[in-house]
Amino acid sequence: MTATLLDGKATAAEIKDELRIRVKALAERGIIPGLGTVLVGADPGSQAYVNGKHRDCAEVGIASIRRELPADATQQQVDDVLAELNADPACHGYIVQLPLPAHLDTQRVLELIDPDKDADGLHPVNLGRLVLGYDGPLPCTPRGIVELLRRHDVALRGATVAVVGRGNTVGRPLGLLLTRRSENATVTLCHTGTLDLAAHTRAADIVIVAAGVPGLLTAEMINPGAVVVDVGITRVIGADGKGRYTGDVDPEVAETAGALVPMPGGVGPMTRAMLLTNVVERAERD
Ligand SMILES: Nc1nc(=O)c2c([nH]1)NC[C@@H]1CN(c3ccc(C(=O)N[C@@H](CCC(=O)O)C(=O)O)cc3)C=[N+]21
Repeated sequence: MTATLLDGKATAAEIKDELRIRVKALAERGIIPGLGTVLVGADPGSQAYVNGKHRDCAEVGIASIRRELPADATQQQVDDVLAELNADPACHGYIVQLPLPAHLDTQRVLELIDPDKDADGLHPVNLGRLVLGYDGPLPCTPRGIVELLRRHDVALRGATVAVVGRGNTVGRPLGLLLTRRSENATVTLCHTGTLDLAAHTRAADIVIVAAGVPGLLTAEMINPGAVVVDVGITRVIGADGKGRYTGDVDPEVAETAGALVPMPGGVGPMTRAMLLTNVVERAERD
C-alpha cells in the first residue's frame, strides 16, 4: 500500500483564496486586518518563518506590522513593544516568534499579549478558554491539523487518535481540540513517559506525531491503512554537511499508512493559514 498524501500546501492555498474574499468584504466596511510579528534576534530560521508570514499576509491583503529587536534586547524593550501593539487599533492580532533568547522570560512575554490579540492562540487565557469550551482564538497548528483532516473527509467522530507529544503548542492543545463535542475523537496522549508507545500507535485509526524526534514513528508502529500526520520539524545536518528539516515520521511509513500528511508540505502551511484566519476572524468582530 502507498499512502495518499494529504497536501497541506494546496489546502492552505484554498483557505487563502477564501480569506481573500473575506478581506475584500472587510475593506468595504473600511477595515484592513493587521497582523503583527515580534522577532527578537537574528536566527535565520526564525527570520525565514517571519518572512513567510508576511508573504502570506501580502497574498490575502492583510497589513503587516513588523517589529524587530536585537538579540540582546532587554525585557523592558520587549514589554514596551507588546504594550505598543496591544494599544494599536491597526493591529488585530500578533505573534511573538519563539523561541526567545534565553535571557528573556517567555512566560511573562506570552502573558503580556492581549488575549484578544493573541493570533497564535497560546495565551494562558485562550488555552483556558479551550479547556472550558469557550470561544477564543485557537492554537494554529492544532486547528490547522483538524481543518486539513476535515477538508479531506478524514472522520474524527468515533475515531481513535494517538497524539504523540504533550507540548504546549501542539500535542496538549490538540488533545483538547480533538475531544471537543464537535470533533468527538477519542484521544490517547502519549509522551516520553509512555511505556509502550507502539501499543498505543498501533491501536489508533489516526496517529499524529509532534514529538520533535526525527524518524520516531516507524512503519511497524502503525496499523496498516492508518492516517498519519507528521508535525515534526527538526533541523539536522545531512551527509552533505548542509542543514535541512526532517519530520518525526520515518519515510517507510508512506508504504503502510492509508494517508499521510507529509513534512514539508503538510502541517506547516496549514499553521500559517490558521494564523491568517485568526486575524481575519478577529477583524470581523470590529
Ligand atoms: N510564536 C510562534 N508561532 C509559531 O507558529 C511558530 C513559532 N513561534 N516559532 C517557530 C514555529 C515553527 N513554525 C512553522 C510554521 C510553518 C512552517 C512551514 O510552513 N514549513 C514549510 C516548509 C518551509 C517553507 O517552505 O517555508 C512546510 O512544512 O512545508 C514551518 C514552521 C511556526 N512556529
